[in-house]
Amino acid sequence: MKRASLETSFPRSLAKSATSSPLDWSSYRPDDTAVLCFLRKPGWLLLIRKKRGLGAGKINGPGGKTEPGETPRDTAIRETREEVGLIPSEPRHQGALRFAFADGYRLEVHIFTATSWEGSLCETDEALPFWCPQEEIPYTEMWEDDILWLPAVLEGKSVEGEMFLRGDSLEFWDLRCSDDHQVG
Ligand SMILES: Nc1nc2c([nH]c(=O)n2[C@H]2C[C@H](O)[C@@H](COP(=O)(O)OP(=O)(O)OP(=O)(O)O)O2)c(=O)[nH]1
Repeated sequence: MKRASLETSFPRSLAKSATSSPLDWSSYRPDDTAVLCFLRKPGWLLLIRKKRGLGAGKINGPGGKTEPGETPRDTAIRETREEVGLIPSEPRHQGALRFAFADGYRLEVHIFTATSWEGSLCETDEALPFWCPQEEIPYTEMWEDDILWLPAVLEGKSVEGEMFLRGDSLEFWDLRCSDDHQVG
């Protein structure tokens, strides 16, 4: 796969933190797998105010943890339906991010986007959805790392990376992106 640095989207300094990694990622094994699924229409992105679970109160894309027997793509479809009432058609895999939290929890998150769907948008117990202009994404109300990789995803790139968070603070990151899409 052809690799490019995030320099295509960002200054090089944002692709990798200046600090050294607090853990050896070669032995990384996630405790859980989760997904994010960003629905898109020209100039707009579907975001949610998340009501519960990890990241409650933040703005994010629909998503959640994978259940036994599901592929990440199955999870993207199920979680989007459960959280906002829309069923994405053919969600496109645009990479995976490996998170490690200071308390030891490790979560691998697969990123999907979709440009078509069925169903009716609705608020649920889990999420308050809203269409956001792509130029006005409220990064200050999102996970601290999102501003590093979401713009590349919205440019159509595939992202991969490792992130270490202490509470809500991003302490280490190493991100790569590619113009090619992996099928997940
Ligand atoms: N945008 C963004 N999303 C993140 C980050 N870290 C992180 O876990 N997430 C997402 C991935 C998942 O969609 C979600 C965590 O899963 P969840 O707690 O919603 O899982 P769930 O719906 O299955 O909830 P639960 O039943 O397990 O409580 O948060 C991050 O740094 N940025």
